[in-house]
Amino acid sequence: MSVTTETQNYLNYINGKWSESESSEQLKSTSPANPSELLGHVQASTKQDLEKAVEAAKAGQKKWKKQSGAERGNLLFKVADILEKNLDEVAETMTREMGKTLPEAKGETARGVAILRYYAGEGMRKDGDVIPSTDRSALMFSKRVPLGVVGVITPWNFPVAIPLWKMAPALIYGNAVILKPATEAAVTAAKVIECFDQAGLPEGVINFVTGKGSVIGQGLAEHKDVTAVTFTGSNATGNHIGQTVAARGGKYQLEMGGKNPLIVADDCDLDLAVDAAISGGLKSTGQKCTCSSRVIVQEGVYDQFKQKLLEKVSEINVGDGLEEQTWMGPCATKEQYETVQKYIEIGQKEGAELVYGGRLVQSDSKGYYIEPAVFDQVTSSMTIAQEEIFGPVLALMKVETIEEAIELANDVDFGLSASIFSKNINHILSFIDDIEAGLVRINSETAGVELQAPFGGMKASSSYSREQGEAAKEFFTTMKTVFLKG
Ligand SMILES: NC(=O)C1=CN([C@@H]2O[C@H](COP(=O)(O)OP(=O)(O)OC[C@H]3O[C@@H](n4cnc5c(N)ncnc54)[C@H](OP(=O)(O)O)[C@@H]3O)[C@@H](O)[C@H]2O)C=CC1
Ligand SMILES: CCCCCC(=O)O
Repeated sequence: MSVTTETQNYLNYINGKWSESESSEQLKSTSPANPSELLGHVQASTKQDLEKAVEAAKAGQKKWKKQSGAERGNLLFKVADILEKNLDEVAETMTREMGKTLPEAKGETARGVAILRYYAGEGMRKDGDVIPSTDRSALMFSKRVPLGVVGVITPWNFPVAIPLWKMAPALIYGNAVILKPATEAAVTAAKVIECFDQAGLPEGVINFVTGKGSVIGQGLAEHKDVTAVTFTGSNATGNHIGQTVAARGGKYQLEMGGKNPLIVADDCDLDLAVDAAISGGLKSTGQKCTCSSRVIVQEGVYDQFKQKLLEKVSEINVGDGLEEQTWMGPCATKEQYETVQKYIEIGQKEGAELVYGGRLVQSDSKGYYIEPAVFDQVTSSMTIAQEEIFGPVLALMKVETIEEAIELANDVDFGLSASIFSKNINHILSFIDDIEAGLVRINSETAGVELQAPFGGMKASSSYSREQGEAAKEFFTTMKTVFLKG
């Protein structure tokens, strides 16, 4: 594997072979830090290319499901070793392609290695239960079985971790996979697929088809032989995919946006809360579905918290993610860059006070750089308090009581992650019970998903299924109940 910035033509991976699209057309992937830098071209695939991938996956899955979990797991261990060996190169590709700082990209790639090893081990764990029948001469047991072909549609913000936390469980439980990555992170995804190719998975078990979401993503959602589709991305796209898959009786899982609250109680360690607001809200340029975007502070410590926050935010260095001194990279795409600017304008128009940043950071490379923005005097009815911005924008909101804080925290359509900073056990227990979020974090930032624990949201953030950890089994398998008499 060699990461170069020369113009490379990255191919699809179908039935164990790298191949060009029938369209002979490509989509280009460029660097958000330097939009004139071409990372490479990926295939602008057609429905015909996708059809080939589905046929290959169906044939491959028939053999793959007959292998033992241990045999499948041994291959995933090999993929993990190869990815680990190529970690620096994959991480550098990620930083160049979507802007995440190199330390974050290395951390994410290492997380991908750990995900592969976690699910490789799943191949040796039980896949059912013996249940006593009322007929004493019978044996009754449940047995988990694969779904068949699984479509995987992923976004650009975690171009290694998200595809792997979907593909690894799909594969270990005996499914075949077709990955359609976000175009803006497709070169990074190709580097991950290269690791599967080098590990020698059987033909057709893993397939990689790049192309427009409206063509290839849509094609996966529509295809009757794609038993299940797992998606992470925007609500608009996710809900469209869910409706499309449901209409044909398929299985789907959607992980979508968030508007995650961080509650700061007047009894907490303010410095820790400030660090969490900055790390949880602004790392990855605010482009995590688990990022904090609303900071809800009890009035007794509001001014002190704001002052500490502004002092720390003003120290943030915005720049190229490859440079060591950079803390926050560019927005991942031109569209995202423009979206963030739009929301900053809306926030000011609606009466919120921009107390720090939000200005474009000029660079010779014309990168999509923007200062972190902090708004004060934000009320819950404002657009920037309700809609996911997916950028480095923090909205400060003031409350009197913790009860009011929790009510405000729940006053959005989303319900992904939520944090409270407090030492008061009653505040903590009320928060755990009453917050509407799939991830509930105490004295810790809203971001920071651990691979061995269930991950997913409530309300508009999710289709209510859970990913990661043992929870992934629920989506990527179905169940047989066997009744056996001699
Ligand atoms: N919850 C999360 O983790 C994430 C949330 N987001 C949200 O999504 C917004 C836009 O980011 P983006 O990556 O463009 O998210 P999208 O939802 O637009 O894209 C996510 C994936 O879906 C594909 N896709 C797009 N249109 C369709 C379709 N009609 N049918 C099937 N698949 C489709 C995309 O392909 P392609 O890219 O080729 O169009 C991509 O692979 C962000 O501003 C943020 O709000 C984004 C990323 C992650
Ligand atoms: C798609 C969301 C990824 C969340 C990663 C994290 O919070 O660690």
